[in-house]
Amino acid sequence: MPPLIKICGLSTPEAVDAAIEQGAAYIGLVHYEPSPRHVDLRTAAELRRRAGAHVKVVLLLVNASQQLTGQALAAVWPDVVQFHGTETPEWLGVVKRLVPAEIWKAIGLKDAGTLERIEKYRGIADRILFDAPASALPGGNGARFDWSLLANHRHTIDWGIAGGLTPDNVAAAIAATRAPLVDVSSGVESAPGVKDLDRIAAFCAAVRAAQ
Ligand SMILES: O=C(O)c1ccccc1N[C@@H]1O[C@H](COP(=O)(O)O)[C@@H](O)[C@H]1O
Repeated sequence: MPPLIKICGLSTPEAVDAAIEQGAAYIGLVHYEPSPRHVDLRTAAELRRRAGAHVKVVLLLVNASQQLTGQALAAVWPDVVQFHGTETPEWLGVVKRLVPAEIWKAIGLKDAGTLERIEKYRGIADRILFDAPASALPGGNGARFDWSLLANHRHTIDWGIAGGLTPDNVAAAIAATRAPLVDVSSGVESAPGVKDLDRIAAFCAAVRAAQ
């Protein structure tokens, strides 16, 4: 079975529709002001309504305060909350007890030591999303991590990969990692924050064709 697809950083109804038409299982809405993909909560709620039950909606937050997290969750009612900063397992546990959403934790994968450190999220995070280590932004930089780090790893938490994936390299990433989920943002854009509908289609086709 091909991996599940998440298209992240959507900000228009057209991009939401394209992701659904192309078979994405998840779409991501970034609520993080420094990002070129930031959507305000009104827009996020509108896009969430447009998505309906056709696709699962992931709300991406980065080290958001308790107050902002509460406001964002109440506005968007996401299926998944993706924490993409340095949030602790304790904080994720608090959110998990309060909202009926899956909890994902993005982790910048630097070396084998990172794989040991993620164990603290076991039993709390429903999925670990391996990404490149943070640079200009905590994510969405179009940077890859060393896929070979996952080649022989025995995963104890559901997982997926992100970071620098494109229509051209996603098949190789799947072959190297056997990832059950692939997540793309900047790799399907024509400019930062501007989704390219043809590249969304090409990415989804490449995932479906991957061995
Ligand atoms: O997309 C962003 O701007 C962003 C900002 C802050 C944290 C995470 C962000 N994006 C997520 O990062 C990964 C990898 O993105 P890319 O494909 O390398 O551009 C993905 O989960 C994005 O949703």
